[in-house]
Amino acid sequence: MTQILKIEHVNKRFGNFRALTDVSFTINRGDVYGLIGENGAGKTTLMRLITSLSPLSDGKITLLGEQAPHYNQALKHLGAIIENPAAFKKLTVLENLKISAIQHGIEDLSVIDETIELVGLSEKTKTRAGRLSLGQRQRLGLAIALLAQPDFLILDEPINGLDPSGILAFRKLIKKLNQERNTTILISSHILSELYQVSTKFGFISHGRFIKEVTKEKLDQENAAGILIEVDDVKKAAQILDQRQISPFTVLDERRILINSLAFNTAELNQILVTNNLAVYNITQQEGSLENYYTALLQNEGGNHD
Ligand SMILES: Nc1ncnc2c1ncn2[C@@H]1O[C@H](COP(=O)(O)OP(=O)(O)OP(=O)(O)O)[C@@H](O)[C@H]1O
Repeated sequence: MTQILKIEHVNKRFGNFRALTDVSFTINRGDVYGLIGENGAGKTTLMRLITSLSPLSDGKITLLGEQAPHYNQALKHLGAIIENPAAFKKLTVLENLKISAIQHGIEDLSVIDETIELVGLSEKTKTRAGRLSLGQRQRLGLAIALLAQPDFLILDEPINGLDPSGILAFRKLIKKLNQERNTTILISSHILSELYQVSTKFGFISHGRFIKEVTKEKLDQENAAGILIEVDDVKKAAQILDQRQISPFTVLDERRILINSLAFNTAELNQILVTNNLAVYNITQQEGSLENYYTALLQNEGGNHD
């Protein structure tokens, strides 16, 4: 498996503030790597380090065989949207893409039309970037990032501002790029249901620390469908479940437990808990979700950071 990006013991400080602490992980060719973390976790900071927009405090980043920030060829094979997509506001969509093509040394300009079509901006080629809607600006940013047909694409919150049809189109586009062009993708989003749809692997970052990596396959196993119970006293409920050998289960937070099986009868479970003097607010069968997984992960992590 070819390694596209290797992050080794990376630290980033802003003055006394540690934005990233000892972050290490690897992205291999063909991965769609979903990066998940709360506001301020360090996702954008990490992406800025990878693209050498910002210097490392220490550690090592190897991108396409070259070490940051001394890239020679690596950036030519990289497309990125970080924070706000870069476009000249006074220039039209077409002009922006022409400039970008020149910057990338692209001679065959037919790639511009192809890319415009790919991101669904055909109706807006003559519109100035400053007059595009938020979602259309996202699409233009994506077009600019895709123009040089990069091997590796870094997308920071690319779904922000997209309408439902835009989100659907984006999902198809990511799958197409990954499956047909073998583009490797690092993507962050707070819309976990969408991230789940497109990613093949997930990396979780919290308070500047890389806390877990899981493949989609493994996540699906660990995060199987189950029965979600909401009670007033999870500790007591967990003891009762243990005594009754109702397992496996996960305590998600101070009110919720997920029994990782659908084999139990919810009415009987309710009866058991109520007769043990627990207030049961809710018992529902549910499909596993990335959101639940993330919540449980943070719960387990609770108190582990500074
Ligand atoms: N230039 C800077 N100077 C000082 N602190 C910074 C700077 N850039 C980022 N930070 C801090 O580093 C932390 C990580 O920020 P970052 O933008 O990487 O988070 P994020 O995970 O992308 O969050 P979000 O999901 O909100 O976009 C934050 O606490 C932020 O305030």
